[in-house]
Amino acid sequence: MQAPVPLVQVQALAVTAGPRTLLQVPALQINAGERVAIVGPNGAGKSTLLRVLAGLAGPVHVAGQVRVLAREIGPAATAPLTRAQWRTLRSEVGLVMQGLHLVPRLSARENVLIGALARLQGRAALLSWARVFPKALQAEADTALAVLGLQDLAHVRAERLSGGERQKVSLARLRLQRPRLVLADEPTSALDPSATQQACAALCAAAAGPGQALVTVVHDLQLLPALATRVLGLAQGRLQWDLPAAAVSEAALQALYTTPAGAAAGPATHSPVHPTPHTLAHAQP
Ligand SMILES: Nc1ncnc2c1ncn2[C@@H]1O[C@H](COP(=O)(O)OP(=O)(O)OP(=O)(O)O)[C@@H](O)[C@H]1O
Repeated sequence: MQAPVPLVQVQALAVTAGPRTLLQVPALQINAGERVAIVGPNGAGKSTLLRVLAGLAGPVHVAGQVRVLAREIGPAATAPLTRAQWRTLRSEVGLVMQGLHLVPRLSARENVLIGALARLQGRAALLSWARVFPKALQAEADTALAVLGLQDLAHVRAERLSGGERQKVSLARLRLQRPRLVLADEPTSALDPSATQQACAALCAAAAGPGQALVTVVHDLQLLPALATRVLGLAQGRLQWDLPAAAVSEAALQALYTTPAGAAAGPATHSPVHPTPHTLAHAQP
């Protein structure tokens, strides 16, 4: 068996805002080939964890080690990453965040195409500054948009798209970006049921290659079977459990969503059962 390839390694992570501790993660490793869902009640720290992994923690204090794609991006780094190193890292980490990270004045198609910028070299890289992209890439962008039902909106500026349409554009962009690590924060929150299925398929496809991994904050627990091979239960800023998706029980989910304030993190103690979409739906808060 091949040794696991860690894409995310966290040690002694503590995120604070003034006197308040928002997140404490003693240790966490996510390996290539994993699809990890982060679940938990509102305010649990799910987005905070994802933002830390994306290097976008914001106005909070971060302590501990945060290694993403073998680069230390946390305060434990001996030297801050250079702009070029950040650029490389950004090209290898696909983000589908609530802020969406689209360029408002560019069209849906151009926003998808810029996913491929890091792959362009020589003349193609130069021409991309004038928003001229190789024909093969344009065809790939059109396919990515069509897969998510956006073909008729390809030339509409991102700023004129609805929230759900923008969410789909960031999902389509993953296909051209081919990132090693995808970090998605509630990527289907603005989508209708049929688009949600397409979005889950697009997310899984974007992280299905060897050496890739997907980390998704999930609110709709019915999506767990489609999106995750492993589930992290977070409440009160602490990891309450870390289980294979097939071992997540209804009891574990119910306990998570009723974790009292100030509850300490503990090891998984729930008996493994195979949840179905039906049982997961019942466990929704
Ligand atoms: N910059 C900040 N300053 C102070 N508190 C913050 C800051 N950012 C987040 N928080 C707090 O940290 C806690 C965790 O927030 P986070 O957004 O990570 O939760 P979440 O689990 O993603 O919640 P939700 O499911 O509601 O999106 C919340 O109580 C939030 O108010």
